Amino acid sequence: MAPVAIESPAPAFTKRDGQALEELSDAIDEVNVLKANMKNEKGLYEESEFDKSKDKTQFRQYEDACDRVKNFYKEQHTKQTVAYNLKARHEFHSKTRAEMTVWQAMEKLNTLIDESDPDTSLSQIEHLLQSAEAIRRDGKPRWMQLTGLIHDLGKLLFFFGAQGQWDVVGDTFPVGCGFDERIIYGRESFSENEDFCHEIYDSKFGIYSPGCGLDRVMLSWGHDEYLYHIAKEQSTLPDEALAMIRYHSFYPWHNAGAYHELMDDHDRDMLRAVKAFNPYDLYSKSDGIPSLEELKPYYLDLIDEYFPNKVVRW
Ligand SMILES: O[C@H]1[C@H](O)[C@@H](O)[C@H](O)[C@@H](O)[C@H]1O
Ligand SMILES: [Fe+2]
Ligand SMILES: [Fe+2]
Repeated sequence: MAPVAIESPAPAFTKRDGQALEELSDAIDEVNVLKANMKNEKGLYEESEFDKSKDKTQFRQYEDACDRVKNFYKEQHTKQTVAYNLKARHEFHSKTRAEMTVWQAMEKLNTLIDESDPDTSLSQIEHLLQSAEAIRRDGKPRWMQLTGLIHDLGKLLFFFGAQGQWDVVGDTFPVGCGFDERIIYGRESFSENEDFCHEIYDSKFGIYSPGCGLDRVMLSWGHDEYLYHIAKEQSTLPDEALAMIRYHSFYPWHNAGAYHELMDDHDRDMLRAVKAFNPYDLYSKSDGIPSLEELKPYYLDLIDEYFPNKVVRW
């Protein structure tokens, strides 16, 4: 008998195949998201122009700083207590201090000369433009350029009933847990703070717990924390930008490695962003002075992009 060719039937498409296909398409989606993120990250985390061009030993030389800076830190380290910080936050949330556009805020800030800063005697508007322009020159994302432009606008607090500059400018540090040696001028500088050697407030974790996340930690009150709340509520800036604003003065953490045991996973991501931002804040201080009138149209557009309500409640 001639053999009969048996045609094998087309394999049936089983439920398991369907699942596998779905998994594959999810995996492709994930790869695409990762690819897109990598594109952004490259912009954000790529080294800055200053990595090659600046002599970094010229900046933040606090031991050689003038008395103005030394006196500033003695006062700040004496007066930033847990009690003061609770009061400052309460006051902040209790009212709106002014209503104006971001550009008007920059102009208002212009008369302030920062007593804590050993590296610049320029006005704040010049410092803001220098930072933003350096970020722009390096081809970083537009939201980061805007972050450079506004990051110190919280210094407006000075005009809204601040007690001096000690509760507005300068590096920040946590209150409610031990003062770390890596804060400028070390622990000794806090000897007259009422929380110094306090049984709880000056112990390793104080009122916090390991890994609790920086969002739960009270950083000394000043321009970072103030602007963070305003930008969070009134702008569409991404988390990385908000972290750059909130932690840019927290040098003991982003620069010296202190307080890392308080971080959670989100903070670890944000630390990268804050570190990427820092060179533009610090090393642009010795750049040339940008022309306000020339740059104004570019930055007005940028502000509109991320602050949908032109008038900001300060
Ligand atoms: O003196 C400066 C200045 O007040 C900055 O605005 C602040 O971000 C720095 O941390 C500080 O060192
Ligand atoms: Fe600042
Ligand atoms: Fe700054």
